[in-house]
Amino acid sequence: MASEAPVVEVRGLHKTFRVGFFRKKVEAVRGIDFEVRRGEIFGLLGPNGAGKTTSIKSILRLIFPTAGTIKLFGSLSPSPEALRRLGYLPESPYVYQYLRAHEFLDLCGRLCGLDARTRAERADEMIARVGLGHAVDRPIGRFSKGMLQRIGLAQALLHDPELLILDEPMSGLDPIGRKEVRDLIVEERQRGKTILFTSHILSDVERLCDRVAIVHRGKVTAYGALSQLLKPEVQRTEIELEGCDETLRARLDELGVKTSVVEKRVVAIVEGETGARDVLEVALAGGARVVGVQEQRETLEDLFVRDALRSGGAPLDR
Ligand SMILES: Nc1ncnc2c1ncn2[C@@H]1O[C@H](COP(=O)(O)OP(=O)(O)OP(=O)(O)O)[C@@H](O)[C@H]1O
Repeated sequence: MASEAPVVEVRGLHKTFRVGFFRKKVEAVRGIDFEVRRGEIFGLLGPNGAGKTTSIKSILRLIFPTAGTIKLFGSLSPSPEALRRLGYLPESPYVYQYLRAHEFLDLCGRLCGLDARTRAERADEMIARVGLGHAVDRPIGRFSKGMLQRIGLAQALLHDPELLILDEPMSGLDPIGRKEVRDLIVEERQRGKTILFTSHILSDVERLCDRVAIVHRGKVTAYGALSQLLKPEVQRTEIELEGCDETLRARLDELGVKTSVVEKRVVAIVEGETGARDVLEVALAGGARVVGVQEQRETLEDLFVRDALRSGGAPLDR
């Protein structure tokens, strides 16, 4: 259960980069606030270029913010020991190409201060956990993108950290790989760990996160539990009909209901929360058979687009 003491606390974060000969300003982050509570899965979401990685790197002290404060484990300047309590998967994991999985994890374990026995045990365990058992004889340089992501995850988990910071952990993975990573994140949470991750694969996030911050153009545009952010009411209902002839379609058309034909079945789409009952009555009276009724509520993707448009601009315009 999440407690009140935040594991990560970001307040008023700004980061401006200077690029090129004329030192042009790039305002990557323009005043971000959020906190990650102990024991939760927190999603930092946003389109490409929104400022997610810049925020993560600031939390990790890999870059210095232009303004703002960041507390990690309650401290503004965490000690190296405190920093060892976190595991980090970078967006593009940096690996030594010529090392094999065990050698690479052994090196990472040494850097974390693990003893030889623990390193060997944990490396075996993590390699099995991320599904790389078949590739232990291969240099990492020959790994596919998905395999690189898996070895990156193994190194993040190696020292059993209490906070996992994962930058696009599903990137480069096929649907099975993405599910495995989702399961792994849930398992870690069940073990009492805290997870902060970034993603723009929203279907993955929807199933995972306790709370989210949606970032757009360097600012948080939505923040909180998904149950609070997403509109609870039904947005539209899809009614699938068999035996719906042209007369009935014309009748539905008169009611302002859009229909389309999918594999000899007619799908009627009713917008809004009311109206589905009327359509069902008309369809049944017209001799059609109702094959399925699906209510659609607002998804994270809808929220994402709604937010992006509200904050001025198409979601992927940077
Ligand atoms: N070192 C840097 N120098 C100059 N500009 C940078 C630097 N790092 C990031 N930026 C710029 O800051 C903005 C935010 O980048 P950032 O990588 O944080 O976005 P992101 O949300 O992680 O995007 P993505 O999902 O594509 O990884 C972008 O416009 C990017 O070009």
